[in-house]
Amino acid sequence: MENYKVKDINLAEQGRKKIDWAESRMPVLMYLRDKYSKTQPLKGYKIAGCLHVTKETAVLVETLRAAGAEVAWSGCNPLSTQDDVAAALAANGISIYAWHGMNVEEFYWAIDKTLEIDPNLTLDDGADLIFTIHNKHPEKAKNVIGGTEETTTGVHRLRAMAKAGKLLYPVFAVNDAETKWDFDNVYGTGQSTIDGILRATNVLIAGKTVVVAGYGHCGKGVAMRAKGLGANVIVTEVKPTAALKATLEGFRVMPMDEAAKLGDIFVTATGVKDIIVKRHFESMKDGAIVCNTGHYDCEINIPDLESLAVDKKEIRPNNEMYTLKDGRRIFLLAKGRLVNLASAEGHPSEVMDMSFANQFLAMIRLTETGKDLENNVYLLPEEQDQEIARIKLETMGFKIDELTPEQIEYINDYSQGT
Ligand SMILES: Nc1nccc2c1ncn2C[C@@H](O)[C@@H](O)C(=O)O
Repeated sequence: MENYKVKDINLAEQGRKKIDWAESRMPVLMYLRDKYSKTQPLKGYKIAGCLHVTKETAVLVETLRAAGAEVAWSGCNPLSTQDDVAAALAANGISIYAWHGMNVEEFYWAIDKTLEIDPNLTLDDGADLIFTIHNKHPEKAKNVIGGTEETTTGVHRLRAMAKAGKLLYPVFAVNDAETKWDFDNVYGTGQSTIDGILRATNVLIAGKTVVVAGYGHCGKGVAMRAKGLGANVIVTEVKPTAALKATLEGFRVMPMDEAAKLGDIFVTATGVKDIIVKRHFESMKDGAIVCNTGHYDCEINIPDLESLAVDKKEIRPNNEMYTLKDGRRIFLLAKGRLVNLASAEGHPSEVMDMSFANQFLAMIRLTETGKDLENNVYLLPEEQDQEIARIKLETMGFKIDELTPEQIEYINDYSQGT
């Protein structure tokens, strides 16, 4: 009986090429793999992971294994698994249960399969694995030293659990590491969301009115890249400081009720449900394109869209044309799920390199200090960010200045004047 379930194991060779390509663009993780394959700090540890199965994730998985860990993996979104990458991991002996287009039952079956290794460590993107342990297999939590969480939405869920005293083991908020959120969320989401839109539509962005819902790190990146391609960007927000920042960047800011009438392309990046609902669809222009780049598919209210449509058909891969009663057409991308991973390949390897360096080092940190931590959500130390950024700069051939002893003394002796 194989210890994996993938779409087609014969895709392994094609997937391996993708992983080889990603390795060439992830120098930090490859440096860490070389360093820790010698010392094997994860030997004897069992990691269950639930994170989008992409070529970049494959580099992380094989780095964890190179450091000695036993690894079992599932995808964290039914539409984000790259089947050839999953096949390559399976062919390389990884216990992986993931394929593109899983239904909800299969999605949770896969998570349960990864838990059969009785993990000591968990690695999550969206907290579905941690939630499954807490809600369905609480007895397995006693073996778990700790876990990590990759994304904003997941960290929010876990902080709420910790606050309610429900967290059964400590978790590092990898998302909150500067070398994750200020690179992956901004530059990664900015580029990969546009990539997803282009692969599903091939429309001209220049001159289009692009409505970005949410001006957090992700929305900021999407707005920046849409502007760079010549779009007229409108931002919608609920947080005054975020909206103010958007106006200072030159973006128009208005409520979605007004933006719905103007937009050609809509991108939700809020982490909140019901951002685009029935009344918005009713006022949209014919041909409006709607997509989401948030972790869950709750931001666009698809039942509302379905209720208004008299016809629906897939007009391109990841692109469904909904025809409304008055003949207007609305195009929904990737069924409202995260368009960057479902319709493209997710963030580029270069930014995932640092996100996953944080994941990798967090796993090692948990083996060293996890048993001393309370059942809470923790930030990774600042020095880890600086070390990851230092290695990244070095691999990019950049050198930077260093403070002299006198400058350090000046900084530390705040009493000194000018
Ligand atoms: N190429 C990629 N591989 C794996 C995961 C990827 C990804 N691009 C985005 N995410 C999503 C998340 O890792 C993270 O960016 C988030 O969800 O916050």
